[in-house]
Amino acid sequence: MQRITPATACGLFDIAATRRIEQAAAAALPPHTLMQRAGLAVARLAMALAPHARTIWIACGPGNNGGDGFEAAAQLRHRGFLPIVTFAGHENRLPPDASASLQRARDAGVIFAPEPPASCELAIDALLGIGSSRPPEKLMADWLRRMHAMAAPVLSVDVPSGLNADTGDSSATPHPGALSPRFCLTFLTLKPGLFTAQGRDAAGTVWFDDLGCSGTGEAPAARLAGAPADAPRSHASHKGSYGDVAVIGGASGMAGAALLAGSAALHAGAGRVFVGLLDASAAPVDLAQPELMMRDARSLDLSGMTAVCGCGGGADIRAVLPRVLATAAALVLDADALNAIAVDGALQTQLASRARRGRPTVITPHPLEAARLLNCTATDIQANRLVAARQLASRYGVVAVLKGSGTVIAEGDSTPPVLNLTGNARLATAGTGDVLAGMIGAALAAQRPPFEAAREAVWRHGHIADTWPAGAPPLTAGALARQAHC
Ligand SMILES: NC(=O)C1=CN([C@@H]2O[C@H](COP(=O)(O)OP(=O)(O)OC[C@H]3O[C@@H](n4cnc5c(N)ncnc54)[C@H](OP(=O)(O)O)[C@@H]3O)[C@@H](O)[C@H]2O)[C@@H](O)CC1
Ligand SMILES: Nc1ncnc2c1ncn2[C@@H]1O[C@H](COP(=O)(O)OP(=O)(O)O)[C@@H](O)[C@H]1O
Ligand SMILES: [K+]
Repeated sequence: MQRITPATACGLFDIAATRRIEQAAAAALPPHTLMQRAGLAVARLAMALAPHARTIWIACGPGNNGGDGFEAAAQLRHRGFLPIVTFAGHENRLPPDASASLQRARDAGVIFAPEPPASCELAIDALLGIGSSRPPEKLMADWLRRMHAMAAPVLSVDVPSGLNADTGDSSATPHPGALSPRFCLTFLTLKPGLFTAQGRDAAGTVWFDDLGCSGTGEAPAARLAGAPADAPRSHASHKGSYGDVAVIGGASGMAGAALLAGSAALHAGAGRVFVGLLDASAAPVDLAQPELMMRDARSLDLSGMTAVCGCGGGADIRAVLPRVLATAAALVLDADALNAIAVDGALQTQLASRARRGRPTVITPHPLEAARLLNCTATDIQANRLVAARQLASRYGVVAVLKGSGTVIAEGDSTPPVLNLTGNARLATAGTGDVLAGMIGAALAAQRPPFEAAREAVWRHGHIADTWPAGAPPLTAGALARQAHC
């Protein structure tokens, strides 16, 4: 059993692949082995989470996920615990493995109750796993509501009930804000839905058990990003070794966004950072950061530079985009640059042609910006973030960074997208996206390949928020930018 952390780098498999892996594993083992292993793993984690529990409530559903719950109940009872099982299903319609585990729970003397206990020290959600086919309703929905209203920790078996294991969408099954700690023990494969959209809130801390079935010929649907390696600087390097970043943005009243991106690029290690402001009346120097070289956006020669374009750009960014798209050696497109491209076919053609000319481009939309680029709604984007990121990447010939909880980084169709596990809601404050754009710009300027530049910067950006001291003042975008070297 392994706890998944932001440093974990491994493959994620969708439901279809998981089913194939399960079938192959089951065929190679004596009947019922996998469920016995799954139930034992749940019991072990339950005992570790609540070693002194007097009452453990196990809510079991109508399929094999419920079977895992029965099996866990039997194992807990054998170890002196008093699990109380509630069953939302029909005994005569249970699949064979689950039916066998129901019998084992009965034989072990497990208590079956018609109603959940009024309180417990641990609740185990074994209602629905990868076979969830529609939103839970009636009894199941009521039990889930009660479970999530309790102060006790919740341990989800395989997948939080009602969460789509492929996409992380659980819009029809609210998993209300984390009142109590959440855990999820998932089997055979790690599923992408546990780590993006509503998945991170619903699952909480994820544990993985391969049930002794390691190794698979299946192709992953995505991968966890894992921590980037340190990149020590050689003694013989100089500022030219780390490249030039030019931030283009900061229309009237929005210079701050461009300055934040510039500050982030600077602190992330760019050799030189220019800030080309669209607001011609802006101050000629940023006294708080005199390292930033202020220029007029229209005068910068971008042919040897990495441009970070769009931060605070407003409608004015449209006028400079044709030249930026045509000349920037490498490019990060954010915010208003993306909004301008979304409604302009000529700019879209220019963007797509950059890939043909071997000029790397990274785009960093949040879900609404992504929706504009794909001509759909933000709800559509959130319903399948992996697919959306892939579509953005292939349609525009770019590396796409789809921001939000469980940021997705995608490029083309040949590489599985990467899901990033650093970051938290401390980043939900204005300007943090500008900082990310600047950090990616610095990595591109240092000649990192674009997919790696994006993956590493996204990881570090989130890591700063994760390691922000609990008692410290709230994280601001300015403070985030100053930590961009971490
Ligand atoms: N077999 C093995 O060896 C192993 C299996 N393992 C475990 O099995 C799990 C997969 O089991 P599973 O395929 O039986 O699916 P599961 O998630 O239990 O749900 C299917 C049942 O729920 C029903 N149903 C669906 N939605 C519903 C709703 N909203 N409200 C009400 N009912 C709903 C659905 O009914 P139907 O849609 O057919 O009408 C069907 O009856 C997997 O996640 C893992 O925990 C592991 O132990 C590894 C070894
Ligand atoms: N709840 C959250 N969990 C993880 N990351 C978040 C969360 N909220 C925001 N972020 C991150 O913060 C950044 C916000 O970017 P963006 O929405 O463009 O903001 P802004 O335009 O204000 O700079 C993104 O990198 C996003 O992934
Ligand atoms: K479950």
